[in-house]
Amino acid sequence: MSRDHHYDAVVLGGGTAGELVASELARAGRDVALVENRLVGGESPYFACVPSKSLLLSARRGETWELATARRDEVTGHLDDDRAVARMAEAGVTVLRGWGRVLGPGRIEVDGAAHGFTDLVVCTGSEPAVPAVDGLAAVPTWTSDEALTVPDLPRRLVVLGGGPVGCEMAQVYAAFGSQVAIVESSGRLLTAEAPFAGEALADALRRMGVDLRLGAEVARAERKETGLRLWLSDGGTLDADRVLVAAGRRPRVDGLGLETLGVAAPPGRGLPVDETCHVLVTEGAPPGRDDGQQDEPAAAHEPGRAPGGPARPVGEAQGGRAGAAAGGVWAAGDVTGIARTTHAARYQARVVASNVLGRRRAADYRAIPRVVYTTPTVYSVGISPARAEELGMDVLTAGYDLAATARATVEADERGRVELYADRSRGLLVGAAAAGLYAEEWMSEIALAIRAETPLSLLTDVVHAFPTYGESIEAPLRELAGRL
Ligand SMILES: Cc1cc2nc3c(=O)[nH]c(=O)nc-3n(C[C@H](O)[C@H](O)[C@H](O)COP(=O)(O)OP(=O)(O)OC[C@H]3O[C@@H](n4cnc5c(N)ncnc54)[C@H](O)[C@@H]3O)c2cc1C
Ligand SMILES: NC(=O)c1ccc[n+]([C@@H]2O[C@H](COP(=O)([O-])OP(=O)(O)OC[C@H]3O[C@@H](n4cnc5c(N)ncnc54)[C@H](O)[C@@H]3O)[C@@H](O)[C@H]2O)c1
Repeated sequence: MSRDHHYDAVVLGGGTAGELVASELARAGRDVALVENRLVGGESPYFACVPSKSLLLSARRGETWELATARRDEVTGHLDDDRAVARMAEAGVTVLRGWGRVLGPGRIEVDGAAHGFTDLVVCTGSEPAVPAVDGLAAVPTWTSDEALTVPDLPRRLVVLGGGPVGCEMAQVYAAFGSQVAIVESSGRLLTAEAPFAGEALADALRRMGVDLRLGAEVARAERKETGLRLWLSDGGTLDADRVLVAAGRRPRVDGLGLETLGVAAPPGRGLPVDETCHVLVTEGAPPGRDDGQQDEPAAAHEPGRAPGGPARPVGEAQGGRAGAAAGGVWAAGDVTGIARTTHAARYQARVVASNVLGRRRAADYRAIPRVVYTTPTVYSVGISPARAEELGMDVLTAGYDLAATARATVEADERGRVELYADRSRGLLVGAAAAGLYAEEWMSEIALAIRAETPLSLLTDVVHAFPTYGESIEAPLRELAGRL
């Protein structure tokens, strides 16, 4: 494509969100460029969801490491994005390879060439956050990128962080024979979720021989003749061959030139967006959480406001739009710091595409599932008990052990539990969590119930097939209905 071409829309970042926005806009007849610096497709198919789920499945099937990594490399297409690029071409999207940097309203530079745009969609994703630990830079470390692409199986692996990435990776490497330890600074695994879920997973990992150091941080790291040594804040030490840093991710906002559009996103904080995924300029916003997660999506509860201050969509100042003529600046995916999953990125991408095409659509984040694909699977949706407490919401909890289902007997696997949370004042389900086999499949109806605000009286009338784990939600639903 020639230099200085003017596009209807430039999509910055060709991952899950970018690919989808670009193809939806191009299919609607817009002249669209997708700017990608690495692989078209982004993290999910090559470095994140797909390889990690492939390795977890191989581990469950008892395959060898060699077979598991061969399968992993097959499903990630050996990190070749030809098929993704062909999909873009077929949709009519121009792919511009290189780092994109906004030069000012309506102007972007990619690999030394300038281009014009009417709408800009920022889909630059997130990157691993590496904690400042004395000596860490001098010892062999991986992030999930390496852990999911290299052929090595370390003899001793320390995983720094017990969130979704740390727990999935710890289970993979422990299953294939590495001696694994997790160091997690909070007192439990999966701190964002209901305590029983993290405890169920901790129990499963301990049974596999994983050494859990909860409530401890790594204070110092040092390279040794063979491997490395970590000193922990609780006085303990760990010897290992490799450290896998899984201590969170931060939205990728640096070096994008967004300040030229008046967008100030402090490092580590997601781009604030309204409910239409229009990027907001926030006047006097306070520093955000440094883990990149928005405390509360601006869009979910307070349309038109970014957390911490009055806000307006970029470009609405002085009667004009900074994106150029009649365009705007939008964002979708991890860069917003909201929900941070592939399915949420896809959802926001559709919301953006619809709004750019002039069909107003507002995002609703109340029922985006969060799944950790370990054994047991941990599924959460809506509000967690801790979040309810933060919001001052009076929630009723009802739970059920999966062991009481006939399916558990049939599967000879009695581990797991489900909990449902209802807002007492509104008499509605607002959240749920489950730890158990296939929970990612049989809990989907709860996401629908929360999103559709289905009355409990109707939910208690739904019949589940026998023998399924899905039957486990019937008793807690009846209990909640009886207590409300
Ligand atoms: C180990 C791991 C496992 C995960 N597993 C799951 C899972 O099972 N299910 C799930 O739903 N989610 C999972 N996630 C989260 C999921 O991967 C992300 O939420 C998703 O990839 C976000 O998509 P995105 O489009 O926002 O960003 P990305 O996919 O990261 O795409 C952003 C793209 O932008 C490009 N880019 C950035 N800046 C520029 C620039 N200036 N110029 C050009 N290109 C640029 C990058 O190269 C990248 O390709 C996992 C994450 C990790 C780390
Ligand atoms: N299956 C999925 O959907 C899936 C899987 C993996 C990741 N993801 C996405 O990727 C995002 C990132 O996941 P993550 O697990 O890297 O991040 P996270 O923020 O969810 O968890 C990081 C953990 O590391 C701990 N930690 C931070 N600094 C530490 C330190 N110095 N010492 C010890 N512990 C420390 C934190 O307390 C936290 O528990 C998630 O929010 C999720 O959205 C999704």
